[in-house]
Amino acid sequence: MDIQIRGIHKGFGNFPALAGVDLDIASGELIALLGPSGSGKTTLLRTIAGLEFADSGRILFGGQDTLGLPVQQRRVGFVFQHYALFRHMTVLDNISFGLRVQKRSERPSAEAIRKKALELLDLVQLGGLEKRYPSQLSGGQRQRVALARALAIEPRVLLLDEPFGALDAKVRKDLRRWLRELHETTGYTTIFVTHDQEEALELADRVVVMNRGRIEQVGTTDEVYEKPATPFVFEFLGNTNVLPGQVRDGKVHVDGLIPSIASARTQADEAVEIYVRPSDLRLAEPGDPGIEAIVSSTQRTGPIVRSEAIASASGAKLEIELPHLHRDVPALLAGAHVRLRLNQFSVFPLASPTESPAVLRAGSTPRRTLEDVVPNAPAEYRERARHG
Ligand SMILES: Nc1ncnc2c1ncn2[C@@H]1O[C@H](COP(=O)(O)OP(=O)(O)OP(=O)(O)O)[C@@H](O)[C@H]1O
Repeated sequence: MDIQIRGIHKGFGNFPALAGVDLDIASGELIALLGPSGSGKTTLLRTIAGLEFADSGRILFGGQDTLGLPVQQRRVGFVFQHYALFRHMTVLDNISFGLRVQKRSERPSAEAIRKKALELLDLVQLGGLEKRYPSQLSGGQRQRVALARALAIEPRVLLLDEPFGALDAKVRKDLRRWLRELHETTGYTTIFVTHDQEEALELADRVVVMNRGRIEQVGTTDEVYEKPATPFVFEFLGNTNVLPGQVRDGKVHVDGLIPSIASARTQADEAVEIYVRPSDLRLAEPGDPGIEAIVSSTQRTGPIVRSEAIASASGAKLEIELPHLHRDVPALLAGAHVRLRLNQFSVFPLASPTESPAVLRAGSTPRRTLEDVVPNAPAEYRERARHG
């Protein structure tokens, strides 16, 4: 199922949570919505699901406008960070819940539901645990049951909101790999929200970087990392050094160094900023141009050596990152004068004053709850959903 998102605006009071979002998602794609807290990721996900109404704009599923399409008919599968399973139900009952509450005319037979739930349990690699209760499972296992439950209704779209956010780093990593494999098996169009760059870059076919209710860049993991469209994307995806520069005669000058021809983004003779990652700074070869700097400190953390240096001309603080066995390491002693070359960098025009976000119509629609997705949920669950 492909999804088209067109000009979505959504405000809460006067606050623009989504300030004009356009996005095309191809059928079968695994898309990550990545951005800092408050950038609008969850609001966008909930709007796609039909749990939130946009103030303006359209969302199409397979070319069909979803406006007026009730949540149940959108056939979206959901997994949330704290999507608690029904405590008093076994794993099998949890997974088959979505099918058991379907309209009588659409509901498969009890035997067919059981068979399907057991198949899904195998798919999420929990075969044999069908009689357990959620309290008898680990956090990672619980999230896999939640995923099986979302898959049971054969969703046209699978939406995951920080599905592994509450789990420890190791489990999280395993589940990531596992989710990628599962996606290749099922081929469902999947959108997941994360604020973890590593998770987004490792899992997704394409990453959507969001900031203040807008999309800053959409691209493959290589595109957003290697060719960040904006300073925000550059900074959000990793550690960043910023050096003042100047474009003169089509060339970038930074701290007396001319690293390359100016990128197409810059115009002649303007002030720019050079963004470079700590891992892209190395010692210049003797005789080659380099930024003069004085090392202020060097520290080893496991396999990585991190140095700080001050650029002599501009006084900019620079972080340098090297594998601890790198040949440059011995020269990076505190107090040493070094010359640095830039392996890779981005040039951005000097930041213009931030545009004030568009004033949006106040969102007067009530925020819908998870109960809208599972209308017959047991009281215990409704209680929990109400209190988050
Ligand atoms: N029901 C609501 N009422 C008022 N403001 C809201 C509501 N829901 C979200 N917001 C605001 O909209 C903005 C976007 O929120 P959203 O949850 O989409 O961000 P997010 O990128 O998912 O953040 P996080 O990573 O912290 O979950 C935030 O500033 C948030 O405070």
